[in-house]
Amino acid sequence: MPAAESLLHDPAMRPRRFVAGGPLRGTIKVPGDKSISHRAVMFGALAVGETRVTGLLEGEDVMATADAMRAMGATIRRDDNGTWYINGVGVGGLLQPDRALEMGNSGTSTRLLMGLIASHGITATFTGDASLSKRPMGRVIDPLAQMGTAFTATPGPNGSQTLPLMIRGAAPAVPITYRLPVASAQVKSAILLAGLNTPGVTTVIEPIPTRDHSERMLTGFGADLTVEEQDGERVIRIRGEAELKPQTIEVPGDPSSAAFFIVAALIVPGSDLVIENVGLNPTRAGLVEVLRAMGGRIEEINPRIVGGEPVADLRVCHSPLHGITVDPAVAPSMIDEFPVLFVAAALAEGRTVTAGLDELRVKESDRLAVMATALSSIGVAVEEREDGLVIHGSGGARLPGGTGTAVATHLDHRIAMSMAVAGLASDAGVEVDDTRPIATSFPNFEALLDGLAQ
Ligand SMILES: O=C(O)C1=C[C@@H](OP(=O)(O)O)[C@@H](O)[C@H](O)C1
Ligand SMILES: C=C(OP(=O)(O)O)C(=O)O
Repeated sequence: MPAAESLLHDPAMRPRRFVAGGPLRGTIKVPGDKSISHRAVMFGALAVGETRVTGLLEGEDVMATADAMRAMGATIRRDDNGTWYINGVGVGGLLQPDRALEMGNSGTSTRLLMGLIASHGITATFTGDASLSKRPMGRVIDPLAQMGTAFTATPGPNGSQTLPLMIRGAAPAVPITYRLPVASAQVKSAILLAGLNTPGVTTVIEPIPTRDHSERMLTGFGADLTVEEQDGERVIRIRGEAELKPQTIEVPGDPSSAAFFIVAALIVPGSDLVIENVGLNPTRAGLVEVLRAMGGRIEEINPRIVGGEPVADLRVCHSPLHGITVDPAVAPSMIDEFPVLFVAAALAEGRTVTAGLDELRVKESDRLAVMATALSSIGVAVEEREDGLVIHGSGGARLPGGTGTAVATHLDHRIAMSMAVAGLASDAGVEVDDTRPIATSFPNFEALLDGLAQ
């Protein structure tokens, strides 16, 4: 069993102070993409035959997906070289799990698996940690209920529906045409996955494009899926009762994990860092564009295709940054990178203005409120607005840092890593209250950082 799996239920907080050290120099590689890893496990578990995956992210979130797929009949194992072998049950072949599906901290596992189960004649119960149990599930329940699936969810604040929840799949489910009311790859993917085992054609209309890993990978597995541009919207159609063919998948490095080292190298003087094998799918690469617009020197070396996704090595050098107004239209292509962008903005010259970020309030934590509090506590001037933050940067001068209480991370890995990066450019350092959630997406983050500091 990989080390990451054993950390799931450790009750003790693990605080750590991150302090300024030397420049970040050398070459590193970040772990596999979390979104692609979840999908590789799920689709492999639905194919007939053996799928092989290299570069899989062995973080807690992906392990939660793997455990759930095992509970529904798939055989999933890892060899000593880190290759994963997934023997699937076939679309329509998911078994009734005999235990609750424990989703830990992972929104992606929960929402995509709700979609998968929605069109299978089985029932399942989803549970999660304190963070996941607050997150809204109505956005997935609404379309899946239209397909005939039944839900019993726990009522949350303001009429929201939350975990724990029970789902009873429909067999057969009814195909729908659904226009996404919120820009969410998780909602899009949940409906497409339900469509896999639904007779006829299920259609998702996406007014604002979001990450397209499901579309790319389902096509690779042989699903009958089309994407069309119509009046500026993406129309995605999937024909159900598909048969998926097993694949060999190489998972590229996660741009959302690379983001922490990109920003760290930009803000720590003297840094010159190469990050190898970073996924640069245009639906994910917004941060690189925004940081370049702020003056960041980020060079793409050896662009290539890995596992059907564009990838390059990134060379990042310390750069004087200046504040900008970030176009809300780029938000979906960097939705998980805003916490660390706020840290870059804190070191920039002048004001950085962000808007259109309401979705950040329903992630692992309310990332607008939590980052506003965290940055203020280390001496950054921040204004919190309803849908964004305005940050007044230090113009490259080190941040004061935190001398009082530790930054509260609220079980949010991205807050923990963002504030760790802020510590590298601070006088007094930054104390993070709990580093354990980092293992959900980037188990070797601290080891990589410590390795660079030597
Ligand atoms: O589909 C995915 O793999 C993801 C979609 C995004 O969530 P939303 O769909 O809620 O925007 C993102 O924040 C999450 O980390 C991963
Ligand atoms: C929002 C995230 O993940 P999830 O929704 O899968 O919990 C994230 O990784 O930043």
